[in-house]
Amino acid sequence: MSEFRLAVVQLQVTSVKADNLNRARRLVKEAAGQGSKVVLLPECFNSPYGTSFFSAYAERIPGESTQVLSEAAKENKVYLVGGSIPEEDGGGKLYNSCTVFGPDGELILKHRKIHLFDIDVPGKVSFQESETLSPGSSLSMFETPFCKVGVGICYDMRFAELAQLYSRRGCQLLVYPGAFNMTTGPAHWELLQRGRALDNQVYVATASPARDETSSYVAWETGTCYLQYLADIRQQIPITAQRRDDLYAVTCVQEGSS
Ligand SMILES: O=C(O)CCC(=O)C(=O)O
Repeated sequence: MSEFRLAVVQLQVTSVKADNLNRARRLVKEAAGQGSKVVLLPECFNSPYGTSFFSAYAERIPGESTQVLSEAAKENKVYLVGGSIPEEDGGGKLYNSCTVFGPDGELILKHRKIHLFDIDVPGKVSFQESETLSPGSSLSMFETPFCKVGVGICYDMRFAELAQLYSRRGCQLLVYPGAFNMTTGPAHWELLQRGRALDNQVYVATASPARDETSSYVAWETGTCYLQYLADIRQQIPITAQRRDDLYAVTCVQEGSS
């Protein structure tokens, strides 16, 4: 199939988990009703984003939230990239984890955020995910009838090497559930996506929670991935074939598992 519709669901996230889950379920249905075959939810779609919330909202996988995702994928026959949730691994560790479900409702993969969001921009934004979360240690890719897809979460997008590895392993779409802030968002949100896409000649899709939590309006978007367009660009500007593998390489030193 040379093209398919992708929905980016920019849903409102509140402190009421049940509402977040119901909203996600409703919007996945709406997106599928409009022809989307792949649906992407934002980072921390079931919980407010913040280190003080993670342990209270954390769940085992499978658990309540991933059950809803599985059902939503199956009911609507879509590939559902379920944003992320705080995951509790049963041994006391917490992760920021994205689960992906197939149209049959089966869990395809779980991606634990590899790069934790620890930054300090004085007077603007300071965040230390590593205060409460542990990092994942796996690359995460899945096949669809349309193309192969690489998965990262938010800060993972800043690491060009990860996107390069995904691209070199055949991914034509990279998805990053995210939740940038009002400092780095305006500066880098779009730029990073375009950078990853341009360097690797792939599509890049991101989903963020809606900004205005009091608004009843929930913004979401769909777009079409034209795979022939990628093939054309790769033929016209053949950087893949021109790469000097004799001089440099991006390699994965540890596959890990998470
Ligand atoms: O990279 C950034 O500026 C934001 C990252 C972020 O918000 C996250 O990883 O959750």
